[in-house]
Formats: sequence, C-alpha cells, structure tokens
Amino acid sequence: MTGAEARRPDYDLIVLGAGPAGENVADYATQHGVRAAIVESELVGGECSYWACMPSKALLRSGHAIRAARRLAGAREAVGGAVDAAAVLARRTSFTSDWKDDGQVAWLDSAGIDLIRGRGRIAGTGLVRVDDRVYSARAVALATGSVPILPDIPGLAAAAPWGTREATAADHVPARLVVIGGGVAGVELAFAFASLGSRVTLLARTGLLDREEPFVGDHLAAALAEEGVDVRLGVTPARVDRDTDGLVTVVLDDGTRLVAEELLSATGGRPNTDDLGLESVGLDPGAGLTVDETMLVDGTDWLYAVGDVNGRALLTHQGKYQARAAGEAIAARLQGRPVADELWGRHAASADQLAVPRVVFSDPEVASVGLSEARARERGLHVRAVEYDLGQVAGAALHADDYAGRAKLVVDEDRGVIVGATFVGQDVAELLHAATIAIVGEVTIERLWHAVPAYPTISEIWLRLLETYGRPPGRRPLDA
Ligand SMILES: Cc1cc2nc3c(=O)[nH]c(=O)nc-3n(C[C@H](O)[C@H](O)[C@H](O)COP(=O)(O)OP(=O)(O)OC[C@H]3O[C@@H](n4cnc5c(N)ncnc54)[C@H](O)[C@@H]3O)c2cc1C
Ligand SMILES: NC(=O)c1ccc[n+]([C@@H]2O[C@H](COP(=O)([O-])OP(=O)(O)OC[C@H]3O[C@@H](n4cnc5c(N)ncnc54)[C@H](O)[C@@H]3O)[C@@H](O)[C@H]2O)c1
Repeated sequence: MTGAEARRPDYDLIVLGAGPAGENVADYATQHGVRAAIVESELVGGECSYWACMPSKALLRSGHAIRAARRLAGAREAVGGAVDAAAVLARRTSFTSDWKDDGQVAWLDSAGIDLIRGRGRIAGTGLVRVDDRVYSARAVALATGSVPILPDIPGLAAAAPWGTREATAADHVPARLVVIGGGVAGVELAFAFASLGSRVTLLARTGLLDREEPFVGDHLAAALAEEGVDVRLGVTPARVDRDTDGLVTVVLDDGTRLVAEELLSATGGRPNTDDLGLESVGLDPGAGLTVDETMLVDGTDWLYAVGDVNGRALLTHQGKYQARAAGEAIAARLQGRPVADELWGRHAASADQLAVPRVVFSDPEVASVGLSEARARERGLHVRAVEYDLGQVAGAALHADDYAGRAKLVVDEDRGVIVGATFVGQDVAELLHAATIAIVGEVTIERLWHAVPAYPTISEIWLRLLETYGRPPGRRPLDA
C-alpha cells in the first residue's frame, strides 16, 4: 500500500443524523459519485417520519374529513357519530411504519449510502467518533435536528408532561388535555386531540401563531372554540403538579386551576448541538452554528450544518431544500468544480431568506410564504398589502357552506412583485405553491394579471386580490 492510499479517508462525506435533511445531503452528494456514510442514533427517517409531520397529520386528517362533510348540505346528513379514535390511532401508526425504519434503511442501501448505527460526535477536523471507532472523511455534515424546549415552569418537569413525541405517538386519547404553547404544534395537536374526543384547554402566553398575519390567530381561535377547545390567550402557567392518581393540576398566573389527565408542552425547539464535540474543532456549542448559503459552517472549509440544526427554518421541506444545495456543493468542492453560491445559484439556499412556505394543518388551514406585512416593514421594504374575504369567492362558497377564510398579499411597491402571501381557510394549503412560485420567480403584478385562475376554483382569490390592489397602468398595447 502506498503512503497516499494509507492516508485515504474512510469516506468523502459523513453525515450525522438520518432525518430528512441528512438523508438528502447524503443522497445529493452520492449522486455525484461522493462516497458517503450516515450516522444515526435512533431511527433512519428522523423526527418528521415518526414523531412529527407524518403522525401529526395522520391524527388530524380524519377529523378534517368529517368536518368537511358536515359543512355541506346533503353530505352532513350522511355523517353521524364521532371520529373513531382507535381507527385514527391505528392509521397514524401505519404512517410511522410502527416506528420501524426498515423501509428507509432499504432506501439508503439502494442509494449506495453506508449506515453507521450509533451516536456520532466530532473528534477533530474530518473525524467522527461513533462508540469506540473513529471514522475519517473529507467533509462532515451535521443534520442532528432540533430538541424541544421545556419551559422553566415550577413543577413542570416533575409532572412528566407529554412533549410532541408523546402526543404524536399516543396510544390513547386522554379525557382532558391541557396544551401549553400557541405555536404550530400546539394548535395542530389541540385540533387533533379535540377531534379525537379530548376536552382540550390551549394556553398561549400571547396570541396564536403570532408571527403570522394578525387575522390568522383570530380565525384559529374561533375555529378551535367551535371544536370545543377552551382557548386561553395571554396566560402563563405558574405551577404544575401531578398527583398520585396521575391527574395534572395547572395553576395559571391569574390563580385559575385546571385539572387534566395529560399536559402537553409544545413550546418550540432549539438546534440540537448537544454533545456533538464541536469544541474539538474550536466551535462554541452554546453559540449555535452559523452557515453560509451552501450550509458551510463559518470558519471551516469541511463542516456543514443542514436542516433544523442550523436554526434557519425549522421545517422538513426547507431542510431538504438546504440539503439539495449542500449535497451538490459538497460534491462540487470535493471534485474541484465551481460552486454557484450567488443569490438563486444552484448551490445556494436563497429561498430560506425570501420564500419559506409554511402550512399549519389546522381546520381552517393556514398557508403562508415569504414575509408578513409587519416583517416586510421591519426589513425596510416599501410595501402595500391587500386583503380579501375568501368566503366571497365562488369556488370557496361551493367548497363549503358558510366558508370562512381570508387572504392577503404583501407587495413590494418598488419592484412591483409579491414578497408575502397568506391564506386562511378550508383546504387552502394547495393554493400556496402558486404564491411561492410568484415570489421566487419575481413575477410582476402586471404579469400576474395574465395568470388566469379557472372558474369556479378557490384560486380565483388571486383575481380578487389583484382587483383589490388595482391594475398597474402598464404599457399601451401599441407600445408592445
Ligand atoms: C409535532 C411536529 C410536527 C411537525 N410537522 C411538520 C410538518 O407538517 N411539516 C414540516 O415541514 N415540518 C414539520 N415539523 C418540523 C420537522 O419535523 C423538522 O423540521 C424536521 O424533522 C427537521 O429535519 P432534520 O433532518 O433537520 O432533523 P430530524 O428530523 O430531527 O432528524 C435528525 C436525526 O438526527 C439524529 N441524531 C441526532 N443527534 C445525533 C448524533 N449525535 N448522531 C447520530 N444521529 C443523531 C436523530 O436521531 C434524528 O434521526 C414538525 C415538528 C413537530 C415537532
Ligand atoms: N405544520 C408544520 O409545518 C409544523 C407543525 C408542528 C411543528 N412544526 C415545527 O416544529 C417546531 C416546533 O413547533 P412549536 O409549535 O413547538 O414551536 P413554535 O416556535 O411555533 O411555537 C412555540 C410556542 O410556544 C410558546 N412558548 C414558548 N415558551 C413558552 C413558555 N415558557 N410558556 C408558554 N408558552 C411558551 C411561544 O409563544 C409559541 O407560541 C417549529 O419549528 C415548527 O415550525 C411545524
């Protein structure tokens, strides 16, 4: 063996974490001939497949279908009784493959990616320790996700609350459930458990989803109340206790006492940089990881951070998008090819800054992309916003009796393009991609008037919003 061969690293790329982000970094690099291994300490597929996106959506879907039928004269008469909770839990379990990862392991194998089971830790530049073995690689990508934040409420930790894992993997429906957190997870799981038969109380210290347009929280609070959820805004738990019978008591800051069989803490997550050995390469684990547009960690030329762990956008689709950019950038750098990391370049995750699509699978759904009006103004953009009542659109009125919803566009007046869009209403999630394309493509308002929505679809909201905005003067036909 020559000296050069002896020094050949074990892999070109080692990825820590086989969630959606990690799988995609490895896949996109491997497609370019990179030799990759992925280290996973739990299940290949990550949080999304087993304890987040998939099971939570499965818990929600049956209740949505029943409510959709109940909104239609002629259909509502055919729908009697409540959701069959046991059947919903069983359907949820099938979507998690019963918390087994054989299918995803087979996919890794078919993609030519080696799987190393165990907990990975950086052990120096290009080195990863798993148990007592150290592997070497030319590049390493951290894709270790995020971990829930448990608020510092007296008695909470000792009361063993559910986190989102326990809620999405529940094997029973508690008679009463208190949810702490008015964010996406709190709202979705409050809907899910209410439609499964729990008496749910939702506690939010401010409003619901308060980083979105203000009308979003109003619509959700009304719909949750209609579903029987006791929504309490502007409250904070002061103390939590679980008694010997297993009942949980939550005392609010105004002195109110709530008693329930279970308590769910859904108060956000933080990047999972715990015990990753970052200090071994001079990085401060407490400082978080800052990355460039190719997900390369600042101050390094070999370490990448992709998905929730970099804190840019804690969503599966955005982590996978970053992973496509990073996987191809890693391959290009290792193979000495140019890297296109300019705005909207092949190897840059530019949409993270400008067009992150977000869907809350509540009922009504909330679908938004880009900037809210408030965020756009904070960024110093000169914007004008228009809103419209979705219930006034013919397609929506046909879709559900008494359809309730609202939509909003935020327009950058200097460039004449949309920078944000929000839709609230039944089945609006599928409207969102049109808005994402308009923002990413920087389609001008003038040109959007030529994108004709079919009649009578809910997409006619686009025409109504454009009419509310007003048609720009444009060019006279003979100038064309
Ligand atoms: C209740 C809930 C519902 C959600 N619903 C949606 C949704 O509908 N749509 C959406 O887009 N997003 C949703 N999300 C967010 C989504 O789950 C995350 O954004 C996504 O899972 C992040 O992917 P990731 O690959 O970065 O991390 P993860 O999916 O968390 O994967 C990280 C992997 O790394 C492994 N790991 C960690 N440390 C190590 C280590 N040291 N060595 C080896 N392996 C390690 C973990 O075991 C895990 O498998 C939801 C989140 C929650 C909590
Ligand atoms: N459909 C989806 O895409 C989806 C669904 C669920 C979760 N997620 C993602 O999973 C992650 C976790 O979701 P989440 O809803 O937990 O996070 P979040 O950040 O959206 O919401 C956290 C909520 O908890 C509240 N909170 C925080 N600390 C609190 C405290 N001490 N007391 C009371 N309230 C407190 C916040 O005010 C906020 O309303 C997010 O990144 C989210 O984007 C996505």
